[in-house]
Amino acid sequence: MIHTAIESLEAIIVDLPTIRPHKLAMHTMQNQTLVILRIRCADGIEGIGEATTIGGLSYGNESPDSIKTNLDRHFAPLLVGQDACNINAAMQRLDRVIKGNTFARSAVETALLDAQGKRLGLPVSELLGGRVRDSLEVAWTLASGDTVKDIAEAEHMLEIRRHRIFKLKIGAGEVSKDLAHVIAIKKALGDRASVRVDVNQAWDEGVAIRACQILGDNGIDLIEQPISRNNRAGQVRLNLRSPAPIMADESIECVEDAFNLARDGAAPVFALKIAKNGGPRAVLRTASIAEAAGIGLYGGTMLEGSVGTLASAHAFITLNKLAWDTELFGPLLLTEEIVSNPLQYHDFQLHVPALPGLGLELDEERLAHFRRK
Ligand SMILES: O=C(O)C[C@H]1C=CC(=O)O1
Ligand SMILES: [Mn+2]
Repeated sequence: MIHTAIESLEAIIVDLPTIRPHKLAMHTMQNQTLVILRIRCADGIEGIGEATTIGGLSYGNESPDSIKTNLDRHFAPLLVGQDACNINAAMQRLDRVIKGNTFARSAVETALLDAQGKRLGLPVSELLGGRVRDSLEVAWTLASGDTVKDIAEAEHMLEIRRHRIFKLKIGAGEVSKDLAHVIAIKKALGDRASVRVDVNQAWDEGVAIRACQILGDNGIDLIEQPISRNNRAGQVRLNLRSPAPIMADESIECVEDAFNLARDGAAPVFALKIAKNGGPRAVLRTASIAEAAGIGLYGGTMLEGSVGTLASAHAFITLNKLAWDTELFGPLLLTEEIVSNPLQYHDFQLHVPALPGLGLELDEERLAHFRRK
């Protein structure tokens, strides 16, 4: 029985400027490219989703262009005419025909949840079983590439009470310079902040063994993805030696990766990302695996704009415990908005609206202005 059919999918590439260059081990972002998905339904309701990557194909297997092509050519024909109200049936139909493509899948799952929430008058968090909090603590990434600038940026964030957890992007430079950069920032901030690093797979195991020891000895709270996702045995060995906990990020490209990492004992903390699991419901499956294995949770981001950020937040506020908080600051890295009601950040937290669906409206004029022609 079809309640209301999916009528169309529209994938829109949007290019937005960033407040400053954002330097990661594998790429320096000068701007950000979002893929916004609109799913229109026969009852007149529209759901919005987002699939956003970092630096084209430099981070993972999908790019904005591949996501749009795959949504247009492969996802849309499978979904048009299907029941928009039955999200299980729609996602299982995709599972039968499409491998991988978790970013595109996440946009679809998000848009269907947004539409269903608007239809029923319920926030997405309530469709996911119910929120247990209304806000989430949010970390900020210091990635200007300059120690003095990073310290000034952190001081400003503490002062305006927006962030007190800082993640430093390292791995691009010489290891000794990177370590000196991190130690200088931790010294400047002291106990006023939690300082963590993200190496984005840049080190080999030998380097990582030494560097993790130094980071742990200097008060760094968490070390994210120090070595390649492909070196699983190395991750297990490193995990046994590092004095500071290791977080798996790139290692998780799907829910099954999360299971295998948990089974192997490869990391005591998982970064949860809707895009890398296939949506807000899919990421909760990874969270369940972690919870069953005693692994700590962190609410991660692919530096999405407001749509993807809020979709992540609706999933994360349903969790019992986020021991390492979140990094849902994506919209704050952008100088422009494409929604008419920007996200609310204050007192170190992102506040999640209790409005139907995601609780966002697209600003049509701004979307028209920033969409790729
Ligand atoms: O975690 C990543 O690797 C990607 C992203 C998240 C925060 C940030 O600054 O970059
Ligand atoms: Mn990361």
